[in-house]
Amino acid sequence: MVYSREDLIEAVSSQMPAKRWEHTKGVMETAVILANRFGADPQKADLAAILHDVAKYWPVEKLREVLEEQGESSELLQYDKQLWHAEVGAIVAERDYGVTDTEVLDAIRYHTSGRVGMSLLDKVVCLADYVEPGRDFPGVNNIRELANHSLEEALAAGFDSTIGHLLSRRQIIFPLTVLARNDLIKQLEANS
Ligand SMILES: Nc1ncnc2c1ncn2[C@@H]1O[C@H](COP(=O)(O)OP(=O)(O)O)[C@@H](O)[C@H]1O
Repeated sequence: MVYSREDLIEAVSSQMPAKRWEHTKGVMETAVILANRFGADPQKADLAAILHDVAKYWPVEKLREVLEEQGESSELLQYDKQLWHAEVGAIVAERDYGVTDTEVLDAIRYHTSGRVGMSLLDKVVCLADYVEPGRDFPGVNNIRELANHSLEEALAAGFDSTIGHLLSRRQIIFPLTVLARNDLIKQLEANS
């Protein structure tokens, strides 16, 4: 079955509580604004945003099953379960909803952790997840401010905030986020 945008919205929203769907709508709206601002494809940003949290409320065992079905066992399984929905979201977007665009699938896959060499679309979706209007965490307004002029400055500040939060709670950090953050800083230094 080929899903229209409306069908997709129906299928995704029915898998999460109303509050999380409100968050997703905020990410959709913000991702399109950021895509237009920074030169990414707004249709791809919209599609990735619709699907980014599709697996967020799946039972942990179902998430584990999907990750274990992957050829080599996913490194993610050794890290916090909160991270699993992003990778599973990309797998499900392709498998169940027929998304074939690897740029869109990667933007879903890396929307929580980031990665080294983030594409423009990865950055837009990840930043939209940080700053959509429903988000309220210490420092979010500073990130919104930075997002007015620099995608990389804003996203680096977003990752700093996540890493700082995890450090303050003595939680284990999935290292890809640290590498993603360092990579953004390098990009900023190279362009300064
Ligand atoms: N590198 C990381 N290591 C460990 N936990 C992380 C990492 N990055 C994000 N998280 C945690 O994952 C959770 C989900 O992140 P968030 O971006 O809010 O997800 P969502 O995709 O649902 O919007 C948060 O509790 C965050 O602290």
